[in-house]
Amino acid sequence: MKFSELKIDEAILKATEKVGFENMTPIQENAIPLALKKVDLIGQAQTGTGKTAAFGIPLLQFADPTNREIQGIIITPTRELAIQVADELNGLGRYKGVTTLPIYGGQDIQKQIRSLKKRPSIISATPGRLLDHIKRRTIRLDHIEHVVLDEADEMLNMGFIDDIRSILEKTPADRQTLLFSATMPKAIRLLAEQFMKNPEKVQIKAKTLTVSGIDQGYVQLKESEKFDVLARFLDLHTPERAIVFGRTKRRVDELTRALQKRGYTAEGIHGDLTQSKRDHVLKRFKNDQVDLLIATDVAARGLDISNVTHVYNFDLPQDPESYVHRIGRTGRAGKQGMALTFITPKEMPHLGSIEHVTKQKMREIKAPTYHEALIGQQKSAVQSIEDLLSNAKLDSYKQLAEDLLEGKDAVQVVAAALKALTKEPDATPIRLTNESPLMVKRDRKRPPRGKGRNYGHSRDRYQGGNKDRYQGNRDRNQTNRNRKHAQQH
Ligand SMILES: Nc1ncnc2c1ncn2[C@@H]1O[C@H](COP(=O)(O)OP(=O)(O)OP(=O)(O)O)[C@@H](O)[C@H]1O
Ligand SMILES: [Mg+2]
Repeated sequence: MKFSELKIDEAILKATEKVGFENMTPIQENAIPLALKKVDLIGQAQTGTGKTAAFGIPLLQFADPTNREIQGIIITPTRELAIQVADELNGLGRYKGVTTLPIYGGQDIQKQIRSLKKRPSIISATPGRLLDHIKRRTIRLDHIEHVVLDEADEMLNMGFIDDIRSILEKTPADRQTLLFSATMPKAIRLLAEQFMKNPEKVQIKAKTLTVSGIDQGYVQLKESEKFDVLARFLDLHTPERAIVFGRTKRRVDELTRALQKRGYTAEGIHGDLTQSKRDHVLKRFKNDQVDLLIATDVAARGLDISNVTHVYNFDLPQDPESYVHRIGRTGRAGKQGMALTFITPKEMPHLGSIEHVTKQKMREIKAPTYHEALIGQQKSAVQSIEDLLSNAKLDSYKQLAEDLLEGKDAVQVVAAALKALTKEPDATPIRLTNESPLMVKRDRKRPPRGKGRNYGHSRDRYQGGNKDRYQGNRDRNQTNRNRKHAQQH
């Protein structure tokens, strides 16, 4: 079905064309017509399949730019996602004149207050900062008609529930509530229904929870081997753009420094960095100034960065849902991608749990040898020459080439050039602080051989040192916050 078959304003349709959308994705096809009827809705579809536009287009259709009130809010678990969603809605709303303002922690609140005076129709916000504005009365939710919880399971899962409830209490009871995520565990769905009215469920049926375009593998290895193995994979794969997920902020910092020491262009992102640093790092990654983004789960959900070719789980994610979202940063909008997960022997039971939830087997991959890594780099050097041969103006180099070849064997000269271009695997010694293995929860019934979910839904059930996973996603100067969360700051 095409967007043109929807009953939406011409101005929105024109914008979909402008951004290059023609056919709707299945979640859009199923969710948009329903959402346009102003019913409550729970939408679930695989990562990278266009859920943002699935809730964004109805919100834009309902929005009246001449109305001076905020009419729709979208709540997201991270600041980067709030910004991204606002960007996408501003793109789709441009001809209709509907503006969406991102509201998130770590940005100057006065600046946000000034932007709010320009009367946006929609805001996309992180819960903490939104509550701040509500308390300051710089945002009033009395006229809200539509609320979206993007990555709903995540926000309800991780202790945002009280915040979400306080926010929803400030909105009119007859509002429309939309919930979206690629994962929607049943317990969360039941919880969510508490603040929804007979929600319709739009679940895009797929054989697997992860998209088929992602080639999924795992490597069994010791904790102490992880870094060298990662480096070899990076040399072998020469990813155009990759995200490496680590369990903790310390891990991300150490890994980033270690990769830089070995000559990779890597930058880290996590919740302890200032927002301007986070923005800067993400911008450099998107602009191709950095090949490798090293991240905590702050970057696991929702981020849509084109052409991320590889995702490496340097540390096992906390739960199968987190796995689904992390690897979903690649293979988006029908593209191909590769996801590789490192698992230490003690963590092996988690493999079955992940496969059980994703309904997808992962293939075992052996760590590359030095020689294989070297071949990867040599191929990359050959490729860069091939690219130059077909694209570049080489006139100013031709005389040099002739001089160089004078009296020499051409193959010998090209071999030397290739050697100079090849980044031979570097063995600079690196020591990382060990992370303890992700523990298997023992007090729940588990099917034999780990073929079942070992994970609970709440963070405090896990062990393995990920307490800081969500710090910094939320806004710090809040009082009376969720108790569980506050203890971890
Ligand atoms: N109908 C469409 N045609 C072509 N591209 C689309 C269409 N809808 C969305 N896209 C593009 O697909 C990409 C993924 O979309 P989006 O970020 O909304 O995915 P998502 O389902 O929200 O994923 P996640 O679960 O990771 O949040 C974006 O780059 C978006 O612009
Ligand atoms: Mg999304």
